[in-house]
Amino acid sequence: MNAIRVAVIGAQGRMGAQAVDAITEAEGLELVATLGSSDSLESLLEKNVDVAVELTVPASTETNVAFLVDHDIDTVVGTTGWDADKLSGLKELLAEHSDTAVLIAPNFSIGAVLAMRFAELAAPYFDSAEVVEIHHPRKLDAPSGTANYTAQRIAAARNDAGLAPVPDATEIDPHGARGAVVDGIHVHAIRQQGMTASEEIHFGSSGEALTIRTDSHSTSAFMPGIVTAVRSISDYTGLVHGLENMLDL
Ligand SMILES: NC(=O)C1=CN([C@@H]2O[C@H](COP(=O)(O)OP(=O)(O)OC[C@H]3O[C@@H](n4cnc5c(N)ncnc54)[C@H](OP(=O)(O)O)[C@@H]3O)[C@@H](O)[C@H]2O)C=CC1
Ligand SMILES: O=C(O)C1=N[C@H](C(=O)O)C[C@H](O)C1
Repeated sequence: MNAIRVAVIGAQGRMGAQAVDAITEAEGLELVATLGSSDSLESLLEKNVDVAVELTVPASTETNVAFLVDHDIDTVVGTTGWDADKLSGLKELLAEHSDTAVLIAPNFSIGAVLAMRFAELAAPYFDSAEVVEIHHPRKLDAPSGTANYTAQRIAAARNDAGLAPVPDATEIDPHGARGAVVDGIHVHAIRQQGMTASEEIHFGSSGEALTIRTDSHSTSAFMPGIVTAVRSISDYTGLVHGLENMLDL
């Protein structure tokens, strides 16, 4: 069988550089292009790329992915910033490219993917739910893509179960101490030197609490998920939101 020809966009970044190594080492994958912010995407077109891995910055990812879809290149995206409007625009674009797939993966770590699934399962059983994320201080966006997605999934599970809004008597909060609110779920972001990525999901009901925590100590945590996605994406078409959809979770 022919190797899958892979390009990495954002190849000099923290994630991109590690993805270059992971793809180079992975059986059945061939790294055929590495692009940084000063390289033209057009240079990919002569490389016969099967799958692009997009690991750049929130300000660039939508334009990069649109170019890749326009050229029918399956794409695995780890970059954050994919809000509802951007996802819906991407879905529309993909509808015009029926053989092409894009995975938008808020998190590639198996621990984080499982933590989000566990949170979704727990959500209907608790009155209170809040998300706390901790990341390195170089991170451009807050709250993290993972925290956003976790809150959205908790909110959807609560909504399906017919739960009332989370109880909260706060009337006075001049400094925003209650954090961001994503679909009714409070989300708190900490930036901490020495940290890679961590998330805690706090649930509570009368007399009991459940805390789910996932830690990524190094960017190596994200590499098996990227390799799995690159190997699997040709089995899909359209928008795949979340690595869990490629893991049967
Ligand atoms: N889904 C997941 O599991 C994970 C997602 N992430 C997300 O991935 C993204 C990247 O993270 P990280 O590697 O830490 O960030 P870095 O800042 O280390 O790297 C980003 C890289 O993208 C490059 N870049 C910027 N714009 C372009 C462009 N238009 N074309 C090509 N390259 C470009 C930058 O180059 P230059 O410096 O020259 O501007 C830089 O090398 C973030 O959004 C982060 O949140 C991170 C970890 C895990
Ligand atoms: O910027 C990071 O580092 C990370 N970004 C992603 C996010 O915003 O959720 C995934 C992971 O948390 C690391």
